[in-house]
Amino acid sequence: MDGNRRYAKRKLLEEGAGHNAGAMALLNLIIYCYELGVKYITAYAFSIDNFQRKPSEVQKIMDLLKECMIVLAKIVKHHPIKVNFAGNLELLNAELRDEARKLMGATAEYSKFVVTICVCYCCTDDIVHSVEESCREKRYYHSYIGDSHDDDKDHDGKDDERYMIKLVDIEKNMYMAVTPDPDVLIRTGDKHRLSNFLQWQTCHSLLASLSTDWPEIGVWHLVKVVLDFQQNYDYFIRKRLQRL
Ligand SMILES: CC(C)=CCC/C(C)=C/CC/C(C)=C/COP(=O)(O)OP(=O)(O)O
Repeated sequence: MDGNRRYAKRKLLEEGAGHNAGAMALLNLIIYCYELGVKYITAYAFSIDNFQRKPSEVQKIMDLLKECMIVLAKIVKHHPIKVNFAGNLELLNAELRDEARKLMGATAEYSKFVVTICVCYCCTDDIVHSVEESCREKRYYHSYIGDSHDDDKDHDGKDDERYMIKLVDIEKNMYMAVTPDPDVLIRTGDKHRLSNFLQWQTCHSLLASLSTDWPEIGVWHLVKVVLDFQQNYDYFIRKRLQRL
């Protein structure tokens, strides 16, 4: 969601007004996606690197996150929307973390439309977290079966499968396991890089870079990207099926 500050500067507004407009744009886009029948939407709201921004700006984005949670909590009372917050939630303050968990708990049973908001997220951090979790699981498994694990070879001298970390382990333990890999990744603000967002999950996704600043994204930008995706539908579906 790039271009909030540039939008504010262009409109001669203070910086925070750009983030306000960005939050409104996100809520509107969620509604467009719901109406259009998109099943999953994932937004990069706050990266771990964003903690390096000035404290007043970080506070502003955290305040907006809280407001978005309040709005979403009202919306989910009338619409079956599952809301996930993906990332290292331990880095959030306790109040926001509790609110995030409450909203996730309250919507956990829904599946028709899934909104995932990435906060305190970086893909490299997710990979490290997932590998650590996978190692923990394997260690737990080996102590659970009472195996001394003195050597992790089986009787034939091959590596014991039970202790090996596989692709499925890593993918299962990622924060992003809450939602499927995206068909399309949209970046606004005329930037053409991923900036540590979903690089594991986007190897077969359509990457769309829009020159529009995030607060000005509208339903027609979304429709155009969906049409581009549909032109290459066979490729994406073939790749998706190969991964199943
Ligand atoms: C759910 C939630 C917290 C929504 C809040 C609003 C929102 C869209 C926040 C994203 C924050 C962010 C780092 C935007 C990038 O634009 P930028 O600030 O890097 O702008 P620039 O590219 O013009 O510098």
